[in-house]
Amino acid sequence: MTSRLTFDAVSLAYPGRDRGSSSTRVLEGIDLSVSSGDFVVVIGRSGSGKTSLLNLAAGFQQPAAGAVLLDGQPISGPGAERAVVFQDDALYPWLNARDNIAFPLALKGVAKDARRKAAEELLARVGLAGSGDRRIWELSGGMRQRVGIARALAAEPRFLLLDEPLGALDALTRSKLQLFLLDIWKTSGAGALLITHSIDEALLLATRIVVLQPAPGRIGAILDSGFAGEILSGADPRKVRQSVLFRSMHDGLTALIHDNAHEELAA
Ligand SMILES: Nc1ncnc2c1ncn2[C@@H]1O[C@H](COP(=O)(O)OP(=O)(O)OP(=O)(O)O)[C@@H](O)[C@H]1O
Repeated sequence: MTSRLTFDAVSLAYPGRDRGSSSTRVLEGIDLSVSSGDFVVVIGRSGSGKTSLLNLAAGFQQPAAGAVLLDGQPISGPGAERAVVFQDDALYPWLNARDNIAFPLALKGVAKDARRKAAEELLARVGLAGSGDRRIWELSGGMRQRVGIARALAAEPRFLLLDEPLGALDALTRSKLQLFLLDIWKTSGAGALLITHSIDEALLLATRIVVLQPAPGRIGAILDSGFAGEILSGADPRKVRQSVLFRSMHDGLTALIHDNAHEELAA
């Protein structure tokens, strides 16, 4: 079933810190939709409201104006059909890898044997077959993120909400997990909404790139990107990065994100 996550004229404000102080408008006039099979990447400078946007989709926050909808219904809180993965893997240290993955199934009341079987399948799917008994502290950062993504997949979500999931990893692990994320997204059929600071990552993974401009966060540009499709069809990411189109889109995005920063500094 095709599903759609929609931001309809969404604004978000945080209350002022002191009593009586005015609120800070963080997002304004956001119109955006993410459907099953889309990989939407949101990029923008620090403080432009990327995490706030994802938090709205997750149902952690409510808009001050406009609506965030799932298949036409307002989102009133978190839900199993929208799985969230953070930069910090947020795994449960008292459980091993398998039980971390099975945790959402336990919440759903799935029986123990079925949970174990599903978790083993997910471990294999994320390249960690045989590692189910390992404790979280016995896993590398990249392995922990794989466990986090497997846990997110356990509830068969319709949307993957990914807040810089690869941000804390070394460059080589990050490149590997980018390909892994693409593969997971494609085979799951879910829609993905990913936040990143990396223009390179945005170009490699996205079907659509959304550039947020800050203060208040608003959409500065939306670009279609076809490199993820090329990579999924077997193209070598290193070659893709060297293509004229990739480089010119990289330059264009750099200018879009950073040029305004220079103007603000000069003002
Ligand atoms: N709970 C909060 N209360 C008040 N202000 C907040 C809160 N969370 C975020 N903000 C402010 O909202 C703005 C947007 O923050 P947000 O974290 O969404 O941006 P971001 O683009 O994800 O930033 P970064 O790239 O640094 O993670 C910032 O000015 C931030 O200080």
